[in-house]
Amino acid sequence: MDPLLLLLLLHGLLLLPLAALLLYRHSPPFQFLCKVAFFNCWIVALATLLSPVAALRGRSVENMRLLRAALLPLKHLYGIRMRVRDSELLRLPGPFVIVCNHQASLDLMGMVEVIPERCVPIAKRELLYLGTVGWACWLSGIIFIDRCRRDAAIEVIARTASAMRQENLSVWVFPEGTRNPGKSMLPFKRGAFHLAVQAQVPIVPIVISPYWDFFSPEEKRFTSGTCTIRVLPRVETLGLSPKDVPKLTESVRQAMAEALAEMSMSDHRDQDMEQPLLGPGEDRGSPQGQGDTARSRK
Ligand SMILES: CCCCCCCC/C=C\CCCCCCCC(=O)SCCNC(=O)CCNC(=O)[C@H](O)C(C)(C)COP(=O)(O)OP(=O)(O)OC[C@H]1O[C@@H](n2cnc3c(N)ncnc32)[C@H](O)[C@@H]1OP(=O)(O)O
Ligand SMILES: CCCCCCCCCCCCCC(=O)OC[C@@H](O)COP(=O)(O)O
Repeated sequence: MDPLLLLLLLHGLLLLPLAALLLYRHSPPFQFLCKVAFFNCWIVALATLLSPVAALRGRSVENMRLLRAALLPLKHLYGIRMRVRDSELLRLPGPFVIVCNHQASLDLMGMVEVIPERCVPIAKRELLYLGTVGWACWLSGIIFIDRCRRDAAIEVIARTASAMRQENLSVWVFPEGTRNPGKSMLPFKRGAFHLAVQAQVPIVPIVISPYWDFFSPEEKRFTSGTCTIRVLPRVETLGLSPKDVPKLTESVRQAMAEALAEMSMSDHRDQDMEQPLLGPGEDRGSPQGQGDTARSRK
């Protein structure tokens, strides 16, 4: 090959990372893409690294600790400050069902921030087929349901209800049943509430504040920011029967919707925001507000 051409090619190769770096710093959509890709790569990498360790123990809720440890560093990498309100409401003597709003995959960061000991999420069956990620989830005792087959899902819930009492197991459910980036919550599926009534355990609602300040897939924006997680008072189900489930579902949803609306109003941006390790965050000096949350300071 012509040495001159080779030299040019080498220069080109050296310039490529530089160009990517420049693009990352100056193009929010490119930054969004990189950050989302990194999020998924992190999960695949950690699942691949830790699954063999988890496999030594076999399928067990104890592996949820590994899963937590794997996901906890993400908030530092992304410069997302987590504020947890009323976490003491999660300290209950027995098992319970947590219901939480579901905006995006980012919820995993909030989930590992507050998820108590001996608690497993319910997840869609599709996650099982994500290679080592599915394997890691299975090893951690995550409960899978097939959302397209209601009878099978109801059967899994019934088995989970007895396991909850026998094994002192709590369960985390996203009752919207799917990710919802919208400003209000979707109608709730009833599985979580049937589960709590069947097991006769309390329901603890958790609300994660909207991500608009720092994360918007539509606008391809992903900066640093603050996320608030609020634990609401538990709702008892002792003595309730299946016929009470619709009312129970509605009242819990109402309480969560009110908390969400309240949290959407308050300003989540803080002066002492954490600096992301993954490069530039948001322009803190910028006067024009991003997202459409009210900027009233408390
Ligand atoms: C080891 C180291 C590793 C390191 C690496 C880290 C890797 C980590 C990676 C990843 C971590 C994991 C992350 C997990 C997060 C995943 C999140 C998700 O996947 S969210 C999607 C799944 N969640 C749900 O779908 C909610 C639960 N679903 C339900 O509750 C539904 O109710 C369901 C599926 C059971 C049925 O859905 P329907 O669409 O038919 O809707 P309906 O309105 O609820 O029910 C219809 C009728 O059935 C009755 N029904 C529902 N459930 C019942 C039940 N259990 N018993 C009796 N009747 C029931 C209801 O009462 C209703 O009947 P009437 O209208 O009242 O007459
Ligand atoms: C073989 C490699 C594949 C790469 C996979 C990347 C791993 C990412 C795993 C992230 C788990 C996120 C959990 C989550 O948030 O699931 C979404 C469901 O709750 C709702 O699903 P949907 O909105 O109804 O599609």
